[in-house]
Amino acid sequence: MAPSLILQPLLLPSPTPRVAFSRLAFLPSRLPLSPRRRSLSLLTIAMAAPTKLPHVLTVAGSDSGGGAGIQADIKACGAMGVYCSSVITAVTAQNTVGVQGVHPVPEAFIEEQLKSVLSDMEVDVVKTGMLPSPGVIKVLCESLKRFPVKALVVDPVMVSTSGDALSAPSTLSGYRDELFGMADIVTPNVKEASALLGGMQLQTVSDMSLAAKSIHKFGPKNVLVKGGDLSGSSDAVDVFFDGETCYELHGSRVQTRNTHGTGCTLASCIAAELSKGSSMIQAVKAAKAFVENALHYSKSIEIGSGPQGPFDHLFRLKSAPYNVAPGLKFHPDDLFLYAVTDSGMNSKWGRSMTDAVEAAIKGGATIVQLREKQMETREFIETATACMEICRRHKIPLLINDRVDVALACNADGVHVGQSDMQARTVRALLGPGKIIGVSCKTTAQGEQAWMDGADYIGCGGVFPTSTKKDNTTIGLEGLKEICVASKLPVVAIGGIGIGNADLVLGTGVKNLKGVAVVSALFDRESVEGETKKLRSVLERVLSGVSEGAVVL
Ligand SMILES: Cc1ncc(COP(=O)(O)OP(=O)(O)O)c(N)n1
Ligand SMILES: Cc1ncsc1CCOP(=O)(O)O
Ligand SMILES: [Mg+2]
Repeated sequence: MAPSLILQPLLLPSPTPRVAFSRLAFLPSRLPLSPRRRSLSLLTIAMAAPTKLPHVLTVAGSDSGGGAGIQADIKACGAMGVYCSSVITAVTAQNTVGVQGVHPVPEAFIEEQLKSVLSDMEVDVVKTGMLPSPGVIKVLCESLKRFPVKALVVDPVMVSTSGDALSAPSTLSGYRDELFGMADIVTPNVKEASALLGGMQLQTVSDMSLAAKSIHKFGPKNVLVKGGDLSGSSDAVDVFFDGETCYELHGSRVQTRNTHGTGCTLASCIAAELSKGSSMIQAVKAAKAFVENALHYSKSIEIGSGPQGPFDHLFRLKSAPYNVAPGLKFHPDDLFLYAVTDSGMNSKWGRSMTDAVEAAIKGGATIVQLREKQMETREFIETATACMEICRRHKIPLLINDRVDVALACNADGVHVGQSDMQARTVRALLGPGKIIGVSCKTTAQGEQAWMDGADYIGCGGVFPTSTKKDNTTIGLEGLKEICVASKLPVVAIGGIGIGNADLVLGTGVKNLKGVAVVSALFDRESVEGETKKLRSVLERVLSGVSEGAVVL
């Protein structure tokens, strides 16, 4: 009792944001404001206007393995863009092998959790999973009568995918006699449907239709019998009955061991779609499509050693941000000879982008950037994917100019952005910690900001006049040196650099200057490989101190 007493004041109504904002809204009419301040105040109000988020409450058990139960429900709702609160009915110890233990939460405390959430948080839809005892079903029904919601989705979880019991057999009558009558949809799989119907055999899709109609008689508005476990069927057929019509919903059966939590996820997605205002059939179709996509995406994921693995609800675990190819972590020396492509120049000389990239690498380029201002998105992704294959083979990093979407799509090693492109800190948030980010800087302040934003290097220029980038101001060798001296990041010089002046650039000898980035001197030439070789030998001579132009500061 003691903890309840201490927590009780939290349940008292506190001033809601709505009240606070309406006070703000009152201000402009009472105080004389300048037009600018008035529009700012109105802007503040518009920005701060409270938004009612679609909200699903899941009442289910915790899965320590994270693949099913509460954990699956929260991830599924998050993936569908819906807020999800949770009332935990039991704590299970489970993994990909099976369920090792179940620890039910006391009914009185389930009731307390329900009251906390339902009394305060504007829940739209309640979704149920593991309800371990008839008492829990009773408590839930009472709570829903006291705090009604827009829809109730009941997933009658009885046995885990590994075959372990998750609710007492005595819950069957609780479902049939109490909860189903309040439900907008119930979603049994074939085993659960069979148990609910006293052991009826379900072997065909027409058996499933009969079962859906029989379960409908217990009172739910809609029934979805899931055929994922139906033996001998090549596709995944579910049967949906809305009280009038039986629909067969066909989907492809994904060959994977990672199916743990599909039932919980499907029901949560239905709840999430309903909370956004979808009709029931729309919600069911969207949920089925989501699960199929997630299973496809997660086919090859390996978590745990048991027969049933979890899948990735958020489509992130395999994606670019954390999937850094070994050996391609950024090193400042990678900037030594930086080849920046231009497909206009390449087509002028009759070669493909892939040929140009391969030739630059063979000539000695240490990093490649695809800088394509005109290319259509799909072609850009296809070209970048082909160039990635070449760069990976040679263990050379490949960056994409400006286009974070293209970099993500082809799992490039990084992105280069300028002062009017996406901010480096946003790029970092999108690409994750393992990718390379370069930022163009013409001032020391921009260099400092690039460092703050999490960039790996800065590109500095145009050092000399160039016709490759129109209207680009030239900073000269002095501007370059000033930025290099102040920069905490390694620097690559760019703009008008070629075999005739690269020694002057690298010969400044400033510590942070690690190399030169070059477009036309490599690609607006007949032989990319030959020009790259010549430039490389100029740079190497400077490094070894042989160049006449070298002035070491
Ligand atoms: C290595 C390197 N440095 C600078 C730039 C220029 O980037 P930005 O200023 O964004 O101009 P665009 O290349 O996008 O025209 C670069 N691309 N690479
Ligand atoms: C992209 C860019 N950014 C500053 S100058 C420049 C163009 C460099 O091209 P080139 O090497 O042909 O002078
Ligand atoms: Mg740019």
